[in-house]
Amino acid sequence: MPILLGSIADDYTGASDLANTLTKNGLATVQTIGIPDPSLALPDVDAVVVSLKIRSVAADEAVDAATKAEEWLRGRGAGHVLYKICSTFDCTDQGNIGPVTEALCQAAGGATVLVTPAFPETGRTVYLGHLFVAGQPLNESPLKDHPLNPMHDANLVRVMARQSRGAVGLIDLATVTAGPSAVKARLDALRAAGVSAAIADAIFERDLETLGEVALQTPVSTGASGLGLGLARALARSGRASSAGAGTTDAMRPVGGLAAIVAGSCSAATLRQLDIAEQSMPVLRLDPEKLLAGSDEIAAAISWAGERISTGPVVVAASASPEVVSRLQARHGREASGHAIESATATIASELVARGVRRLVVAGGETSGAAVDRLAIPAFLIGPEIAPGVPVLRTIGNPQGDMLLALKSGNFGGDDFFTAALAMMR
Ligand SMILES: Nc1ncnc2c1ncn2[C@@H]1O[C@H](COP(=O)(O)OP(=O)(O)O)[C@@H](O)[C@H]1O
Ligand SMILES: O=C(O)[C@@H](O)C(=O)COP(=O)(O)O
Repeated sequence: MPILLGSIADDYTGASDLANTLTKNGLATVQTIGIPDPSLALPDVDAVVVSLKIRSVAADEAVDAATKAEEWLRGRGAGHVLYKICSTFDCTDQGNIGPVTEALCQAAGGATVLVTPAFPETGRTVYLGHLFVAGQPLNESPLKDHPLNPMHDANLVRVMARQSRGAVGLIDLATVTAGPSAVKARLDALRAAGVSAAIADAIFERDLETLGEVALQTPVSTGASGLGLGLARALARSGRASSAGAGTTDAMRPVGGLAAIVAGSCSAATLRQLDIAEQSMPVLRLDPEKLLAGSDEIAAAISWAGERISTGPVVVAASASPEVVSRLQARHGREASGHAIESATATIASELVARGVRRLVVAGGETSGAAVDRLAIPAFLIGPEIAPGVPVLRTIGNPQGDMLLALKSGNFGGDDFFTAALAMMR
């Protein structure tokens, strides 16, 4: 069956967030890790989300991987491809939102690309091109302290222009409120003026429904789960979607086995969730300096977890406050610290799976990418939602056998997320 909607996600937590939104809004969806091997049996679905780990790599590498994924999705019938970015517009002045958006647009024959990270359900809104995170301008939100891509400018037209070759325009709220024809007319006018991408305002889900309807008439769009909601609802309204939530029942079958949580996110929400988890389960706080010094800290963590895991879930966390992260980065460099810690948490996750863990929660986008790659999991069915943006995932074609995972975006989830997740993963 040809797919209706294709998506390329720039990280794995973002991919599961989008797959959750598409499923909830009427599209049977599967999440793949990279372009799947032809031998992998995937269910018949309306939408495929190809997860890539390209948010923090060099722009040319990101463009190359995204272009190949676009080709693969078009080959499976996708009429529209959504480039799934973070709802907090995580990027640097070098990219990768601008370069990838422009490359995908070119591959699809042009047209001005509609871009919006709005995701009202998690408090991300865009007004006059400025992104607000739970009511705070992006540059005043906790994203100003992100370990890999600190965000210092809430004006997305400016942010996107710094990393794009073409001009960047705005579709303001007045136009969005006027409905799909007004948005389409504005997009056409921007295209005639040679503008390659347009940041669209959106505050409420109804704005995203308008934007989704217009985006669907174009080959490519760029956005977060909010735009996914708009696209999915437009497809469902058109009567083309097969059925809501296919895969969810299968995804809920219990897997048993041991349970663990591995955290590498330093986001404010994850730091709070770790404090709360400490009240109900053993939590090991890794020493980042020791992690960078060699493998002893990893071995000690595996042995600590091994002694406790048969009696209940354990948490292993590299996560630290912005001050601790800054000190480490000042000594070892931003990228080197991030990558070394991702590699360490991935090793810990895979060693825990080797010791019988079949229910695994990973906190952090890059952290999840490194762990899922290390486990060589090829794809996921989408299960029930634990918190907005975070579903239970069930592995497809996993070399370790069936597992349930939750890949939690650093900033998502309530304070009791970890216990809530494990309660749903049986
Ligand atoms: N104590 C620490 N010091 C510095 N960097 C850290 C520390 N703990 C984790 N990191 C790194 O911070 C980054 C967090 O990014 P990510 O996993 O995407 O989380 P989020 O979802 O919150 O963005 C990763 O590269 C991770 O390895
Ligand atoms: O759109 C979002 O906010 C998330 O889906 C997302 O992309 C999360 O990225 P991380 O915070 O790096 O996990």
